[in-house]
Amino acid sequence: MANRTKGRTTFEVGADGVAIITLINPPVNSLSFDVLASLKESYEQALHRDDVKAIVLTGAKGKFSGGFDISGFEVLQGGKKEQPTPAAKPADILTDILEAAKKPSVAAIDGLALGGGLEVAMACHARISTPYAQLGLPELQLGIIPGFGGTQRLPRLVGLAKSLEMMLTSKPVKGQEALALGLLDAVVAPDQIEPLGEAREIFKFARAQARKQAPNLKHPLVCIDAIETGIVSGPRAGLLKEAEAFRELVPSDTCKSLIHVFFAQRGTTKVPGVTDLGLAPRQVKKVAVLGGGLMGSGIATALILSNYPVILKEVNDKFLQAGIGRVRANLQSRVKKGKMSQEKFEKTMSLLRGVLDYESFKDVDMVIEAVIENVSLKQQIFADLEKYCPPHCMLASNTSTIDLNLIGERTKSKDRIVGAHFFSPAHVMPLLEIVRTKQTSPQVIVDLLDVGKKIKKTPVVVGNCTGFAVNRMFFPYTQAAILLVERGTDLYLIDRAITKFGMPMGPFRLADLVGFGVAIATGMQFIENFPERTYKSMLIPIMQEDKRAGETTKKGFYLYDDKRKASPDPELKKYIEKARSISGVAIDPKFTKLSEKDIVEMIFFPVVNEACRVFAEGIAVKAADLDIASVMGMGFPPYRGGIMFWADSLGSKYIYTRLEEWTRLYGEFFKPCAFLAERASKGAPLSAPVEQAMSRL
Ligand SMILES: C[C@H](O)CC(=O)SCCNC(=O)CCNC(=O)[C@H](O)C(C)(C)COP(=O)(O)OP(=O)(O)OC[C@H]1O[C@@H](n2cnc3c(N)ncnc32)[C@H](O)[C@@H]1OP(=O)(O)O
Repeated sequence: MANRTKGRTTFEVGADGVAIITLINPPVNSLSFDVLASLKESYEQALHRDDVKAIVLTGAKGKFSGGFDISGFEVLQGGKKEQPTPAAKPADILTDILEAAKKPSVAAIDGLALGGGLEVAMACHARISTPYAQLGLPELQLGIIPGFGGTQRLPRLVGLAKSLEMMLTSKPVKGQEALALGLLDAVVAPDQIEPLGEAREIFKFARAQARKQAPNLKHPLVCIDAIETGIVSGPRAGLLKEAEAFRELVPSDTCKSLIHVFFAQRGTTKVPGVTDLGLAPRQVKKVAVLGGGLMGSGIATALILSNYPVILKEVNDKFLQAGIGRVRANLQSRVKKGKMSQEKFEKTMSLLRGVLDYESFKDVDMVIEAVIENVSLKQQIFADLEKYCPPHCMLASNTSTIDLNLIGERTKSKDRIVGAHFFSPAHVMPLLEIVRTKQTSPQVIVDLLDVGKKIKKTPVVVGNCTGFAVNRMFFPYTQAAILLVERGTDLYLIDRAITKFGMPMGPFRLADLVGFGVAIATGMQFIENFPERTYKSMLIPIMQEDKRAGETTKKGFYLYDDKRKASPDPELKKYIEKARSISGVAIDPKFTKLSEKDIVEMIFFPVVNEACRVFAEGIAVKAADLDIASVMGMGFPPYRGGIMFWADSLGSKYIYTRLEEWTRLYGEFFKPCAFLAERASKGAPLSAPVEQAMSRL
């Protein structure tokens, strides 16, 4: 809310009669209500003054504008629907003052023109931009549609198909491409848009795509409707339709959730007691990665993609060549998809150097260890690292389960030992769990946060425990699904219900993808550490014994063809029956008739319960970090705001009551934790801050 009364424009007139209006609202010159009001005033002044012949609109400090001030949405969301909201006015300012101006105006764009920023530029009579400026309408990512005329002006500038693509994917274009598209040229007359018959086909296709890609979301379809109205009934009707739809979407749950995710994502890099100490990140010039397996090669790929020179160390030449081969394959897949030129490929690969010893570790600034999960091996490695690396070097481990204190036991460098937990495939998955122990120095965390940002990951800082945040939340997810199956729920129905809820895949399809070997190994860690709340089933081990270990063996919970297409397997029944008899449970008719809502709740409430424990223990600093961890690490639908935000939308009391009931009926696996019980008894949200005293960090 701090930005609400912030920002302004400046107005200067040169001797040449050109008025320069500059948008100022750091850091991205977002369009707060104040900026918009000031823009109106400056424009009116320019139109009024005889000495002004033309207007140039630009943004301060090399950025045109990042769009409407997102923190201002809260005002609109709180406002009553019948009242004219301030958002209706800016759209009118753009149409009635900027676009209708009798004096020529040019938007001079540098850096970025996104959302409302680009919409303001499109209301000017012409646009010029630097080649690398980013121009786009990413509003759909926030659960809304462009609301300042974007649905009307963009199709007229770049054509229907491209404008639909830009809006529906939220992807910006760079200056060069924008020029080729006509976005940076004079406005194309409406009659140059596709003929109506052709347009209808394009709309039909766009609607089908939107329904397929985001079946739970309404606003992409609403966006297409607004564009269509403008094409069919003219720009005025289109603008009215857009304004009406925009007003309706702003207070929606989807918009609230996505705005929460926007700020939560930026909030992960604000860690009390760490990032508020005024520490500047030290420069990391060279990184070493230990282990060229799946994780190590993925991490090395992510690093060289962001221009970090990397030394990849393996134990013998065969493994080293295999590791380098994996990195090469990761990059080659980009070349094949047309996302990387051959020249860039060669240049990127040249940043990687394979080694078999620690000789070249004397000038590395950071090491990431990614060898197999073996405690004594890791202890030896960290003892060696202490010997060979310079004293300032960060020593990170990619372990997903082992206690970092144990890993560093044989060193005197505990203050620079940190966890850098990537998710597979490491060069693709957006999350990075930064794991700190009580000894990890704030400087090391600040450094790793900076590297994380540079390699385009969203870092979440968590405390040291088995499974950290993401794997702890995943643990009850799979277990609950197995519990349901043993009691009679159809396995494929579970995957369907969970996918419909918005997860990229259901728990069984995911187990197949990850592989049963990994599932069993992590499962063992949890049984050891949290026996009281583990649902012990033999289903996965029995299947693995029978050489069904997931997608790599072409058989798991599904059967896979050569194109990786999954199909149900009737044979599964026999494994389920066997597991059921080992667990000593019988089919419960209630479980064969569970509604999709019940399935979702029985699987996700245990996840919420575990998230509450992670939060209460201080493993996560804020509930919003768990929202981001669930969205980026588990694939939880962002339009539901993340696990804790979603839980709060249902209410702590409701979740507690259901978990209590299931505990009575089906056992300790569902038992609500003390934190959840306390919040429920007070009717308090789960995401409210935990008392400092309770935090372990
Ligand atoms: C009516 C209209 O159609 C509706 C709209 O315009 S909706 C808004 C559309 N615009 C957007 O969605 C753009 C959102 N912003 C972004 O994608 C990115 O911030 C960016 C590409 C502009 C810059 O990225 P980057 O340089 O990595 O910086 P980033 O950390 O994301 O942002 C810097 C700061 O600006 C803030 N910020 C960015 N865009 C903002 C916006 N539109 N409103 C308010 N704050 C914004 C961020 O919250 C962050 O604040 P913090 O430093 O306090 O955490």
